[in-house]
Amino acid sequence: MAFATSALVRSLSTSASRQAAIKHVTVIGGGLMGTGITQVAAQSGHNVTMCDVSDDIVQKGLARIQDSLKRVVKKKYKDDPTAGQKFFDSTMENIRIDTNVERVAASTDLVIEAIIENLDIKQKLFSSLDKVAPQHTIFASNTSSLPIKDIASTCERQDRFGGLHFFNPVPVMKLVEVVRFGATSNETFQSLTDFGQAVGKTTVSCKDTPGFIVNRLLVPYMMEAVRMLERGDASAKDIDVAMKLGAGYPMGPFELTDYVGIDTCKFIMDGWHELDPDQPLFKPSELVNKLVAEGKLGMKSGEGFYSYKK
Ligand SMILES: C[C@H](O)CC(=O)SCCNC(=O)CCNC(=O)[C@H](O)C(C)(C)COP(=O)(O)OP(=O)(O)OC[C@H]1O[C@@H](n2cnc3c(N)ncnc32)[C@H](O)[C@@H]1OP(=O)(O)O
Ligand SMILES: NC(=O)c1ccc[n+]([C@@H]2O[C@H](COP(=O)([O-])OP(=O)(O)OC[C@H]3O[C@@H](n4cnc5c(N)ncnc54)[C@H](O)[C@@H]3O)[C@@H](O)[C@H]2O)c1
Repeated sequence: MAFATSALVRSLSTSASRQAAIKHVTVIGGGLMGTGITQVAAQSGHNVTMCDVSDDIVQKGLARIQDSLKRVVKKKYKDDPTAGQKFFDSTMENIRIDTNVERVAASTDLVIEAIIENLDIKQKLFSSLDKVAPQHTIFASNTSSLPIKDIASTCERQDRFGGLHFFNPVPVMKLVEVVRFGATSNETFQSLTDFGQAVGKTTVSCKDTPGFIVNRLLVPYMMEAVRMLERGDASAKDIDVAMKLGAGYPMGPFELTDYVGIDTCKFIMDGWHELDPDQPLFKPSELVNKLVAEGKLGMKSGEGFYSYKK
């Protein structure tokens, strides 16, 4: 019994030391996902710096976080507004914004990348950060679909690289997929898992395969709905109503695609089609390509399959 207890104490202490090791988090990308990841990391006591390419974008991202945090406070502290205000203030005090990623990454414990779903841009970003980030710093990508191994390929720190795939909207969705590839060390995998749990999520682990778990099942379903629309089998509205009332989904596939971003869905499908051109499930959609070409990206641009203009 004594041995088991000491082993448990040892594992808890290493987990606590790993968790204590992640004090400062750098989130790169102040968009839909980067803002949500910044919020949940700050809410759980981490110091977070959110970076993007312009001050205007990071300022807008901070405003989005404040709006979202107000929704959390309204729900969580409805009976204690004073505690709610304290929670809001302490969370916002944990957040910094910046546009100089190299400077920020030079003194951080964990980098979480949530930029555009483009392999080349992600690789270039991580390659530059690999040269300035401290040796102990872990790199993680929030990619929906790109192989972590490929994103990490431009970095020396292959053992300190993994995937942390959050779900939209991050403050509400309870899951994080922790993804490891061949070179990810056990220590890194465990640190990423501990971090996912420290920010209040349930973690699952999976191999570095296209779409990990959720997206491999979800995105083909979303795209099959688009193909149903393209064939004229039913309207987008009826398909959405059908899946909400018939399958109990909180959103129909077109609402969800608009919510996730039609551009992100296109990037996912393009990447998978390149990997497996003969797979009909990954066949690009003319309608999706047309909408993205027209700048109709869904909620984030005010119009997609539906219009969101006020
Ligand atoms: C492709 C990628 O790689 C992977 C992905 O992310 S795939 C997408 C995964 N996500 C999903 O499938 C989302 C499915 N949709 C849903 O779960 C729900 O429709 C939803 C949570 C988005 C909205 O919930 P719903 O009940 O329909 O409506 P809504 O009233 O907006 O939200 C309910 C409560 O949730 C909370 N909430 C919703 N969005 C929030 C946000 N962005 N921030 C904080 N709280 C939020 C609020 O407390 C809200 O109550 P409030 O309106 O009084 O503030
Ligand atoms: N949208 C979703 O539902 C969802 C869910 C999970 C994961 N993801 C993944 O998260 C990532 C971001 O998706 P999103 O929906 O937040 O996209 P988004 O378009 O909302 O935000 C992307 C942000 O990245 C910034 N950016 C682009 N290149 C950059 C660079 N070189 N340096 C710094 N910032 C840069 C852009 O300015 C933009 O603000 C993608 O890899 C996507 O696949 C998206």
